[in-house]
Amino acid sequence: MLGLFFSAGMCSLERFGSILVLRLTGETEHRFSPALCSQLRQHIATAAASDARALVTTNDGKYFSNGLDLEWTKPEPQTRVPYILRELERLVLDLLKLNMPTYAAICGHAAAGGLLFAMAHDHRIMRKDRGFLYSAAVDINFVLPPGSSALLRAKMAPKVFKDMILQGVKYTGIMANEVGLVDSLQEDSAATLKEALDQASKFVERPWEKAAYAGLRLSMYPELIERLERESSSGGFITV
Ligand SMILES: CCCCCCCCCCCCC/C=C/C(=O)SCCNC(=O)CCNC(=O)[C@H](O)C(C)(C)COP(=O)(O)OP(=O)(O)OC[C@H]1O[C@@H](n2cnc3c(N)ncnc32)[C@H](O)[C@@H]1OP(=O)(O)O
Repeated sequence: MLGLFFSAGMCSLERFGSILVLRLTGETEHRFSPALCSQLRQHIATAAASDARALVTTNDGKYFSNGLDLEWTKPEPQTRVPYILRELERLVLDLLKLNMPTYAAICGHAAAGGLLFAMAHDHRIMRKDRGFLYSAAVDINFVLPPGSSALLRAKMAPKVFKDMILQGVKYTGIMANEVGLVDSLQEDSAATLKEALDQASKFVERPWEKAAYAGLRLSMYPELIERLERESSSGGFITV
């Protein structure tokens, strides 16, 4: 069944059978602004309330997401940076709590907050020829919000985490696959999305229950969830 649930300008949610495709739309950097975070959270809430059984997140253009919309923070960085960080961590928490498997079909750069968003998915499929997984932290003199740091630490080997954050290594798809940051590589964007859909369509046929799947994921990262819950309900983490 093909059905376009929502298209709110910056992202869309479309259904293919039991699978929902959340798409970061347009040839932009898909920077996390309050509006984009809000739309993505609405789509994830729609997914959670639906009878769908998998979510695939992908992107148009050459950026999965290039991170926070720092332009938006410029007028009042002291208040806006913590605010948008908290919105991003709330979005990430929604993903971690979602009652279905999540697949990131990474068809471009996933930098800083975009890296966090990609790593918050259960599975990652990436193009081999375009796009970096890159934290940008050391290059933009930002410290890691504790919740974000905890998520990255939970999702990658210690040496990769160190190289990613302190060396600012830009992991191509091939490099990312070698160190386990992604689960598989594909030739181009179409093949990347197709592989994610193929993996999801196989898994949705198994008899797992949605609430149990969500509980299983939460049981994998109890400390992370607790920290993100605490941080995203606070006034936001001051980084500047
Ligand atoms: C509190 C903040 C913490 C910040 C640190 C975050 C750490 C992460 C976890 C925490 C997250 C929460 C907090 C989030 C904060 C933020 O998000 S703040 C915002 C930060 N964002 C950024 O600083 C943006 C970073 N992005 C970039 O520096 C660049 O966009 C890029 C990713 C390096 C891509 O470069 P760009 O010029 O934009 O794009 P391209 O032209 O496509 O690529 C450049 C060249 O690279 C070649 N290339 C592309 N892909 C590949 C590949 N796979 N293999 C080989 N080569 C590739 C491409 O062809 C280009 O080459 P040339 O044409 O020869 O230049």
